[in-house]
Amino acid sequence: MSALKDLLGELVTDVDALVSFSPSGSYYERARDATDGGDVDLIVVGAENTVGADAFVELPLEFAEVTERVRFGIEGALDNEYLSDGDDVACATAVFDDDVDTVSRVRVDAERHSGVYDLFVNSRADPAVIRDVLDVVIELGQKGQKGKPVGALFVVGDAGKVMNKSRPLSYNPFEKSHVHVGDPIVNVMLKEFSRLDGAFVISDSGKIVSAYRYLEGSAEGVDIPKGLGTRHMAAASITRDSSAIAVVLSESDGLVRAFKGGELVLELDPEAY
Ligand SMILES: Nc1ncnc2c1ncn2[C@@H]1O[C@H](COP(=O)(O)OP(=O)(O)OP(=O)(O)O)[C@@H](O)[C@H]1O
Ligand SMILES: [Mn+2]
Repeated sequence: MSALKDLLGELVTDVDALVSFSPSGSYYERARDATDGGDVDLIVVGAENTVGADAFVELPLEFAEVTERVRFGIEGALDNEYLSDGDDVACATAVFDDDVDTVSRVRVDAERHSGVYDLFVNSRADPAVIRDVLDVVIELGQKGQKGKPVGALFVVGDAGKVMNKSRPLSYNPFEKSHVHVGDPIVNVMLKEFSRLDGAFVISDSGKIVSAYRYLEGSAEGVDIPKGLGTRHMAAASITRDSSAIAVVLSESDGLVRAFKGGELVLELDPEAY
């Protein structure tokens, strides 16, 4: 038994921090006792700081994939200066159930920064709006339009500039309406209109500004993974030409992708949610 403890214990030897994901109250207390007075920092990542941790990173969405969840937590901890480049951290997560069952050892590398934390926290749009858009898009990816796969493109934030760099493909059904993403009725409308060509434009505060927009951002120098088509290129381009972010559901591979500053920063499989 002690040989096994040694073997697996190597995972947490000499770490600089323990990053605890959505801990229960009792787990947090044990983690605090275990790190108290030592040189291991304790950082909590979760939807809410229910345990009252000093070092806390808010998780805007329960990333189904542990790698994404861990990446978000680490990039958030870096941004808040709870961690620094080169730190070794142990991340304790619950993957199969509600209790911690998985520990990953990760070296913090500030260079290999995916931008997923920035996407939510350092965008013009409200993080809650970005989360609401991702929720609608994930749901659309799971169910499709009347069972058929559908593609969609949402541009979020900096709407004035986005409107200037795009043009209408048809009459805007949201003209003069004051509706917001996140409202269940509006989400039904968005899913209904996703059959239409072009992009949705959403303001910083979540107001639906327009559907049916043809984006005209410049693709020059925009580098996105090979195989992605014009919808993804248009999404990436507009985020380089403005402070908006873009969320795309691909009709062909069913994945949800987010772009910021002309780059792909997040890729999710809706079926995992
Ligand atoms: N500049 C643009 N602005 C807004 N929408 C666009 C633009 N270019 C293409 N689209 C939309 O993307 C749709 C799909 O185009 P295309 O197949 O080339 O993209 P894609 O990136 O391969 O997306 P998918 O993975 O969904 O097939 C078009 O029917 C159109 O509605
Ligand atoms: Mn395509």
